[in-house]
Formats: sequence, structure tokens, C-alpha cells
Amino acid sequence: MAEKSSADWGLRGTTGVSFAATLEFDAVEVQLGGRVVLDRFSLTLKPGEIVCLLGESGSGKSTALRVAAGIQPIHAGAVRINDEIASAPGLTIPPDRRGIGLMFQDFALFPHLTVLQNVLFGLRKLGRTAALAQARAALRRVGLADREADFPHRLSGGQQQRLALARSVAPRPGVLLLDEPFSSLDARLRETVREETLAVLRETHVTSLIVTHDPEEAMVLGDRVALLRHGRIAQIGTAAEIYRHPVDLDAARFFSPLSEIDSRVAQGHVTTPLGPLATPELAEGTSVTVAIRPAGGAAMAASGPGTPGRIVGKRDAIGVDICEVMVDGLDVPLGLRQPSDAAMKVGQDVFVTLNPEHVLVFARD
Ligand SMILES: Nc1ncnc2c1ncn2[C@@H]1O[C@H](COP(=O)(O)OP(=O)(O)OP(=O)(O)O)[C@@H](O)[C@H]1O
Repeated sequence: MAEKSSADWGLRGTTGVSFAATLEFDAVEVQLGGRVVLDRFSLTLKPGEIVCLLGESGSGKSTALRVAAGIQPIHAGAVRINDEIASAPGLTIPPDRRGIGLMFQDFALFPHLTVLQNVLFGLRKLGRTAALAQARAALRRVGLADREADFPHRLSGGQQQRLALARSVAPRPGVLLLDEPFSSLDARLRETVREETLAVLRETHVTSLIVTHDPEEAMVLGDRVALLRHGRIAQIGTAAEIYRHPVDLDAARFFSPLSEIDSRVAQGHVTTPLGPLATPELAEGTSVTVAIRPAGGAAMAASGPGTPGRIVGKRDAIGVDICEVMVDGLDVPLGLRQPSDAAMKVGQDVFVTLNPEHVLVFARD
């Protein structure tokens, strides 16, 4: 079934508003199979804030979410929702008493219940009239008002995602936990669904913790992005902060491909095949890795000034060329993204200049 645009969704601004809660992980430790999976994990989400948990597979993202949901007990530390203990060693308040909503990647819809019954399921504590009104408002918002009598298997993937969203926000939870909510959608649908879901989260003002392994998704959705590594937060900040000032080389690698050059500080500079870079804050003799991002770290032109190089590979993205440029002294070609230019062909000689403001320099141990 064709789904193209946000026109399929209902009117913005019509979702019921939650009493957003504070969600606090305080030095939470979880061990699974003898391994520490969350290691003194601390994170506080302010009311209405959207935080994305990002990290490699196995870094503990889903475990953190399951802890917040009350599905996973903790071995040390505490989880508080609105300053009340929700988890502590030996104590796990169950999911239905936490005031949270859950949305998982497989949507976890009830196949034997209709669309409307799926949404009503989370509203059992309300009277029938209020529950129906709230369920129908949520279905209207996600553009499924006319499908309330259908069963989930009759909906497309995107519609199932919308139903899962309607079901999770209809009870107006204080906290919403979303685990890879868009991962089962194809790329064509994902952008619209992501944008509308974000609009719904903003409208409800619900405090949201979203797990994703997609850096771009995290940067689009999160007020803050927390980068998880081995069960701890390696870095947390706004998307712009993390992108501009990654805490270390691994964090930088996570957000974009890099061209890396090893060098050493001498007289306040590092020398690279692409020219010198000032490194006034690093001590003389420090070993460093210079990391150049394809977007912005360096530029190439058909004429000088700059370091001579040659285009050895080129891919066309929409409106953008992704070029591989070989420069004398580099072991591997430099990746560069630039606005499309038909004159830039494989084999073409070019001149490369560094853009020092966008080049990252990390001290090596
Ligand atoms: N029940 C379990 N018993 C033993 N180890 C487990 C169990 N569940 C998870 N783990 C391990 O805990 C670690 C963290 O898992 P978790 O699912 O939280 O990671 P993740 O960051 O969400 O990964 P992914 O992106 O692959 O879902 C992994 O190394 C995983 O193998």
C-alpha cells in the first residue's frame, strides 16, 4: 500500500499532552551472564527532553532501556522516575506501575485485537468513554482513524509503526521508551515516519529515551545524544557538540568516516602531507592522529593553491560527489564530499587544501 507523505498523518498539535517526568539512572550496574553490561551508568532526562542512546552493538543500549522499563533488574545504583525509586538492587517496580510507555522495534502489536482494541488495551484504567475518546484521538493523529476495525496484519509496515506510536502515547505516559523504532521501515518511509513521530513526541511533551545505532537518526531526533561504550556513557551532548568536539577518535569514527594521518607535534605544529596544522594546546613531541572528515575537513579544486592530488574514485550522491583523492605521502586515498561538479572526473589532477577548523586532532597514548 502506498504511503508517501506526512499528508497520511493527522493534524499536528492534536496529540494529548503528558505530564512529562524526570527519568534518572544513578550509577546503575547490570550484570548478565557474568559480564558487566551497564557499568555505573548515569543519565538524567529532564521533563519533555528527548535523549538518544547511541552505541555499537553490545554497548548496552537495550539493557538501559529494559532497566528503565522495569523489565531488567539492577545490581547496583538506582533508577528514579520523578524522584521516586523505580529500581534498586532487590526492587523493581513493574512496568505498568511506572507511568511509562514502550515502543519496540517489532511494534509488539496484539494480532488478535483490532487497531482500536490495540490502543484501548493501554487505557484499561480509564472509563470506557474517556478511553474511547483518547484512543480515537491518538488514531486520528497518526492517520488511522478509518482503520480502527482492521486487524494489524492488514496494515502496511509504516501503518503498523503508526499504530504502535498511537498505542504508546494514548495513555499519556510521563516517559516513553523507544527501542530502534524505525529500524524495520525501509529507507523511503523512514524519513517521514521519523519526522512525524518526532512531532508527536514534541506535542505530547513526553520525556523520551530512544535507542538507535544510527548516528544520523540520533542527531536528527535527540535534544541530546548519549554515546554508550561498554555500558558507560563515553560522551553526551547536543548533536552539534558531539559532532564538532568528539571526545576521542573512536567517538569521531562513530559519527562519520574519516581519513586518518598519524603525526607528531613539533614546534606547535603537526606536519601532514596536506600541509601543517597549528596545535598550540598539545605538548611538544605528542603523537597524534589527524582525522579529516569527508564533509568539510578538506576541499579540492582544479587549480592551486593546495597540495597536488589526483581523483582515483568518484561516486555520485544526489547533488554531491563523493571522491577519493590520492595525495603523495598518504597511505590511502582521502575521502572528500563536495557539491556535484561534472568537471571533476576520475584521473583529474586537483589541489587539496585543509580546512583547519574542521580537522580533528587527537593525542595518541
Ligand atoms: N540475557 C543475557 N545474558 C547474557 N548476556 C546478555 C544477555 N542480554 C544481553 N547480553 C549481553 O549484554 C551486552 C549488551 O547487550 P544490549 O542488548 O544491551 O546491547 P545493545 O547495545 O542494545 O546491542 P544491539 O545494538 O545489538 O541491540 C551484549 O554483550 C549482550 O551480548
